[in-house]
Amino acid sequence: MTPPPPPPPSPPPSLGFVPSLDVRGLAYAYPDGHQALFGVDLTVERGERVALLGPNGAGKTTLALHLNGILTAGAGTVRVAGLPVEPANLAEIRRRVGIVFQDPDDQLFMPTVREDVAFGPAAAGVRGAELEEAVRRALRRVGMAEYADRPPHHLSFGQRRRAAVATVLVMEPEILVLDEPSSNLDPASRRELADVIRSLDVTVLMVTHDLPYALELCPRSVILSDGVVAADAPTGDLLADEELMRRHRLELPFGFDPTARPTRNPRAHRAVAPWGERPTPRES
Ligand SMILES: Nc1ncnc2c1ncn2[C@@H]1O[C@H](COP(=O)(O)OP(=O)(O)OP(=O)(O)O)[C@@H](O)[C@H]1O
Repeated sequence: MTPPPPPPPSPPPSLGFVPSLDVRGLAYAYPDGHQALFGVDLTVERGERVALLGPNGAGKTTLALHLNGILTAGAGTVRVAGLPVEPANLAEIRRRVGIVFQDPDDQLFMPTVREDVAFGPAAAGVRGAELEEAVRRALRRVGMAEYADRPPHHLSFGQRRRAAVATVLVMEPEILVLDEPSSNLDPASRRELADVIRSLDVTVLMVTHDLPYALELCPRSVILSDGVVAADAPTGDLLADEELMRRHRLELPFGFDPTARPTRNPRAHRAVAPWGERPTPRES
């Protein structure tokens, strides 16, 4: 009798098709008992740019803080590139997931921009010419090379935001989580940061109330509302769904038409900023 054929080999555990982020049934209550998340499911594939939308208090920041283990899931699982977010994996997870906080001053605390950007890799043991080159590269990526020797507190808010992005990019993360990246930026700085984000070859999860920015940068959006995922669809479809938007307290800027195709001509694009002044008023 011939023996049965051996089973096919299992696929390698991590290569290729593992999503960047995989959140299953995530629930979380703060220590005071306030339940902020009630079973969130979210998968983000490698290289996707996804906007996380929702009204104040929906749980967006709470979800973001689970992605590199700043908060620990009360129930459910969070996986980053296949790795469960748990104490044994935190060093690796934090190398892979870079979070840019809303307030750049939370990330800039050294005497110069250069030292702030060097801080993470130096703590990871990078030294000498390799460290210098990594810092230079990160600052170049955000257009801040000439500010390397300035004290962060002498920079404008927009420059500090870009420096904060550099402190994260220098670690070469696979996943960039941006919390309100466009807040407090003037139109030119907002545009420049969009260009930086678009140029990066990473997975992006962008928490934002800036719906035109979400449409411009993220093909897909997820609405979080009262601690659950209320919608997950192409950004243009979500923003055009007036009933859905109303239900979740999401409002477009006056005169902004999410169905109007943005032009790809960068000079023409600049000419229509700021968004609220586009000459395409919608019937409401
Ligand atoms: N440290 C905390 N202790 C207790 N409750 C908290 C804490 N931080 C946030 N919360 C509560 O958890 C819920 C979700 O807050 P979270 O900051 O995640 O919302 P958000 O969607 O990011 O809101 P926003 O758009 O205003 O930034 C809110 O009801 C908030 O009051």
